[in-house]
Amino acid sequence: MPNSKTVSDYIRAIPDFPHEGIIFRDVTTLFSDPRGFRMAVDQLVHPFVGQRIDKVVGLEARGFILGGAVAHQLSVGFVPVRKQGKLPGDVLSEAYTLEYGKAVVEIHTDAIQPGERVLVVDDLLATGGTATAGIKLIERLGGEITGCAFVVDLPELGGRKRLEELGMSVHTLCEFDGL
Ligand SMILES: O=P(O)(O)OC[C@H]1O[C@H](OP(=O)(O)OP(=O)(O)O)[C@H](O)[C@@H]1O
Ligand SMILES: Nc1ncnc2[nH]cnc12
Repeated sequence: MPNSKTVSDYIRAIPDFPHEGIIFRDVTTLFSDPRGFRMAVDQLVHPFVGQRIDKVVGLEARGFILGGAVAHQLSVGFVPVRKQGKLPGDVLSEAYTLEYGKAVVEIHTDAIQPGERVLVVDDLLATGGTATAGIKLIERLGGEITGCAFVVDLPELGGRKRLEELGMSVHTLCEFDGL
């Protein structure tokens, strides 16, 4: 039977998580559906096929699930950007704020070589704080960012504009209005 559903149809909204007033866009329902998950990964990869990409960087934690699948599809390596204290080797760190909190992310210093072309992948773009921190880490290692790919954009929070002002090419699959 043909599948008329789009990626956004697989994503559920959970009000007041993790704080009152936040509508949490839950992608676990997308990941758990074989057609939904394949559709999302195929659409994330599509604009980058034929471009030079040496590494995919996934942002913890949901970016690991998508980024791993995207890296596999592009036949390139995967690099995690992790929350502070999780990576065992030498790291660079960046502090940032996101829609509902503050955190520090890290990358292994030997994960990306100068001049390597990198695709950044995460599930969702809200304020762009997390992605900006990841981009800074990659650029501090001398990586060059080919693009940033997300399943969900929350345009009212301004993340796309923020990344585009940094010169990034931003690819998203669906948008939700309302914070
Ligand atoms: O654009 P921003 O305002 O930075 O928000 C987006 C980030 O927030 C979520 O991650 P979260 O920090 O909740 O981490 P998790 O994936 O480990 O749950 C989401 O997966 C993005 O990484
Ligand atoms: N509204 C939201 N839903 C899911 N993840 C998020 N990360 C930041 N804002 C979010």
